Amino acid sequence: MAAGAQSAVVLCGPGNNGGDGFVIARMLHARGWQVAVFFYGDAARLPADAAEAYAAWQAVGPVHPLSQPEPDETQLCALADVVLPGPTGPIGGTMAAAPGRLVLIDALFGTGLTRPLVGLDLTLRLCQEARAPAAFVAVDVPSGLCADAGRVLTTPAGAALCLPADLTVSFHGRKPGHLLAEGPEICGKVVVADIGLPDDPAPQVRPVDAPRAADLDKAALRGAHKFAHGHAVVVSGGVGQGGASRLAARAALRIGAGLVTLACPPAALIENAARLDAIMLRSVRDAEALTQMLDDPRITALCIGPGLGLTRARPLVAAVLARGVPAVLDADALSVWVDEPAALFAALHPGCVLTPHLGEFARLFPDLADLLAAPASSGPAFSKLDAARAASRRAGCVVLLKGADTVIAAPDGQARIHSASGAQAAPWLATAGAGDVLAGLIAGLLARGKPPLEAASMAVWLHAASARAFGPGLTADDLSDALPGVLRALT
Ligand SMILES: NC(=O)C1=CN([C@@H]2O[C@H](COP(=O)(O)OP(=O)(O)OC[C@H]3O[C@@H](n4cnc5c(N)ncnc54)[C@H](OP(=O)(O)O)[C@@H]3O)[C@@H](O)[C@H]2O)[C@@H](O)CC1
Ligand SMILES: Nc1ncnc2c1ncn2[C@@H]1O[C@H](COP(=O)(O)OP(=O)(O)O)[C@@H](O)[C@H]1O
Repeated sequence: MAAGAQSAVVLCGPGNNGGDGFVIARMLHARGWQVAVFFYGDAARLPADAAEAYAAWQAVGPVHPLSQPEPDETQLCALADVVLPGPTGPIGGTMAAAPGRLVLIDALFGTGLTRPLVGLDLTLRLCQEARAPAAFVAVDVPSGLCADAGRVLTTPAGAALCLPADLTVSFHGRKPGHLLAEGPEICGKVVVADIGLPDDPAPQVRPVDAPRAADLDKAALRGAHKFAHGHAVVVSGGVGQGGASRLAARAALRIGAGLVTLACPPAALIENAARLDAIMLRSVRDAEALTQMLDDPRITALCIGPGLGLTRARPLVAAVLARGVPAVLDADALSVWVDEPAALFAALHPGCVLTPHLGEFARLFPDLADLLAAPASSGPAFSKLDAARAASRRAGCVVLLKGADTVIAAPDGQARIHSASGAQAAPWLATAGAGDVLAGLIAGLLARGKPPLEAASMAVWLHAASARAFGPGLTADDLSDALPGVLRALT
């Protein structure tokens, strides 16, 4: 971007984000760029560092005011002179003479955004109509977007102003708002700049990283018996409902569980036997039979929910939870508790992973879903991260809240965010059964002994990577077949 650009308009705000803008203006000027600086704020009230940067810029060039709460017509004309095609005024004249493409730098508001943008409609509209091919660079976070939630703050009338960026340069690390909700789309490409702050060795919230090959390689237990890699049991539904649980079972086996057994009602045995080879089958008539089956100490993880059906779900879920081994609860195993989520929470244990999509989440945590659905009117806004963390505390186990942005939260506050956006986008996952495969992957990793937060995080990454590896035309059946290639490519 910098290679072809030699003129910049820097919009500076009233806080430290604006301070960064003044510094950027000075640095670009020192490199010979033509720079015009516009300031929305009151210089007398700038924080100390920003005031210093403001003064340093003043020694270099003018500051064109954009008064609060609303810039006036003269100020907007000055901005229009610079950013719109065919500039004529005094500022525009200088900028027009500058070669190269215009870069518009948004240093209005960053992490300190406390309320929706008002009075800046015309300013932002002028910028958006800026002379092509202007490039938009946001400092830390595009103005109007909440850095914690990835949501644009809205006024009570529903107005939501924001300046989307082509490039967002953040400091030290990615903020949740770069990864969640509308954040990825509004931020464009996100680059993290090191500003010399010490790394937190164990941050509570971080993006999901690619798993390490060594953590998944079966060679770590070279020569070991299949039982050393764990035995996962997937509890299935009745006749004609087994597809979802078969998807989960195949995924559990592919991710390396040593054995996988599908437990289904007697009537569904033939259907499942016709479709499964490497996966074992067990006829389980009811909860009592399931309890007996689960008595086997070699069973190391359970998965219940995909294709389960609601009619027999409660006693079967209760039997699974009573066994006390790590368990994934998905789909019907969650929805069946809509009238009585507290009964589920009382039975859950720390080895569980709940994998709701937003609809299932709303059945178990209606108050949190309402908060998430309410307009984001002040910063920091309630986020998917807040929702998953609160849910996890309430449930006493890991909660994985699905979507293109997925949050995995543990009761101790640890959380991981996976954003399937940009180069990590996996839109083909929006296909029936993809969630069942995810549940199976988690169960397989739990069976192999991974702790719940780690199993869920690894599974989410591998799930999206498998979707990308297969690409267009993906159906849920393809995910497990794409997984070996993904595993081979891990480093
Ligand atoms: N370690 C660090 O912290 C580092 C921080 N760094 C940088 O600092 C940035 C954070 O700075 P910050 O805290 O000063 O907040 P910032 O986003 O500039 O705005 C606050 C001002 O805006 C105002 N205001 C808010 N909303 C408004 C609205 N809708 N309309 C109008 N006004 C509104 C708000 O007013 P108030 O709510 O107080 O009335 C206050 O005056 C961060 O994003 C990064 O760029 C880096 O340099 C690296 C190290
Ligand atoms: N647009 C998308 N981009 C990335 N991942 C997605 C997208 N849409 C859905 N997913 C993922 O696909 C899975 C869908 O799961 P779910 O909603 O339970 O579907 P199903 O019940 O059909 O299996 C989840 O893991 C979700 O995070």
